[in-house]
Amino acid sequence: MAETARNTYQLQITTNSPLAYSLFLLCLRCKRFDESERELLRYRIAVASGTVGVRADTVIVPPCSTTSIVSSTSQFQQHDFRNSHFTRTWDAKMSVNSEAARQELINICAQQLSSFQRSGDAFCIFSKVTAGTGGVYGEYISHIPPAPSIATDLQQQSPRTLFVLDSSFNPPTLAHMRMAASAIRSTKAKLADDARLLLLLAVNNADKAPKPAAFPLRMAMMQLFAQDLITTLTSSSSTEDVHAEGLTIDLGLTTGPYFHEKSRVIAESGLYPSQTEQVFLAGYDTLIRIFNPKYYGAAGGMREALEPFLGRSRLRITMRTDDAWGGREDQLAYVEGLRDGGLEDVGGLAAWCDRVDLVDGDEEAVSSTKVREAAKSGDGAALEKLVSPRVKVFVISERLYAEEK
Ligand SMILES: Nc1ncnc2c1ncn2[C@@H]1O[C@H](COP(=O)(O)OP(=O)(O)OP(=O)(O)O)[C@@H](O)[C@H]1O
Ligand SMILES: NC(=O)c1ccc[n+]([C@@H]2O[C@H](COP(=O)(O)O)[C@@H](O)[C@H]2O)c1
Repeated sequence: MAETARNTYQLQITTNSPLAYSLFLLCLRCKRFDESERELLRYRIAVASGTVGVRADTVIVPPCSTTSIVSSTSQFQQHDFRNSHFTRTWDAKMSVNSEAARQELINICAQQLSSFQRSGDAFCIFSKVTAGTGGVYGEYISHIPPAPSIATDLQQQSPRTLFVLDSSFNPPTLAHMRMAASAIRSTKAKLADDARLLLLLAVNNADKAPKPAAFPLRMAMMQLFAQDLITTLTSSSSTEDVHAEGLTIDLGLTTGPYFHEKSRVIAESGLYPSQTEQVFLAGYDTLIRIFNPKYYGAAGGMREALEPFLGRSRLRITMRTDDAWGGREDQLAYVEGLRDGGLEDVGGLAAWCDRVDLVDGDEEAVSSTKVREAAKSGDGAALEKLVSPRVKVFVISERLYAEEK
């Protein structure tokens, strides 16, 4: 092991991953850490090719917490990530068609979820997917403690605009994809530097009890959805897509069911620059709920919650013009009504409407509910029109929603 900087250690091993993990953790165990060290200790392990999707692993160990990290086992599966930042790089060769690769993805997501839930934190990023010249590549990340040095690591491509697609991802649909793609295409920014997409899964929902699929399966589908989205954005020869190269998609978890909470914990995480403008991508049905005082407790609660939220965030609202929410004109009229006193009537400010951009959606109704119904009845042709290719393979292969009541 060679010390390459005061607090950075590089351990290079050329072997397949199980042995590499063991040796790596053994080295961590043997090392005594100086509790006065202010900086994080960074270990990097490189493993030889031959294991699906694995190229390199990095563990960043905060001082004073290493005993719990290396306490019990050298097995990757039982490793306690609570105080560590773990990234695992994968590449597009990881095929959703391989049962072993899917299982590995689900296992990693389950570990990441349990690490997040034990942490008591309100927000984390568990994975990053990037559009590169050679295709899609990305990293799995364990729960990330809110340490400044790590925040700096993740800020290398500081976004001016952070699009946030908050969803139950149960499962992610083509409607979600079109909302995200349309938002990304709407920016003329050089995306690698100026814009970022965050796919955010709330482990608590304002209205719904947790239902199938389990959260690790949804996290796995977020990963596949992100790859499909990048494929969509980069495969077209249209000039509007040229900036997608370099786009990073962060995958996150949050405990907060409400948008004002999600926005605050993202801002307070330190993972994005303070001047980053958040743009939440949501549907018309969700806009109605954001401006419903029933979610905000006592009188004045809505204003207290939404004023700081809409101060830092915009809402890009996609109209949902299938039968449940009325037609396009009705939806435009609802927003006009909010501006003309409707919001003040419920304790809000008419000016909040300036933070809302209403955009057209698809005429055809696409929803996660429809996907679950199609999956349950084994209707592959319907699935094709509702979800992206990798998500479709995952839903069918893992028999998701097949038993749903
Ligand atoms: N077809 C659509 N058009 C416009 N917005 C949509 C559409 N589908 C989903 N959304 C929006 O995307 C966000 C996340 O959606 P969500 O995960 O609740 O999907 P859903 O299809 O509405 O789910 P479910 O069918 O399980 O209720 C919400 O703000 C929702 O309004
Ligand atoms: N007032 C609010 O902030 C508010 C109200 C209803 C739902 N939500 C959230 O909107 C997101 C989408 O909700 P559904 O999955 O129920 O469509 C969820 O994260 C949910 O918790 C927020």
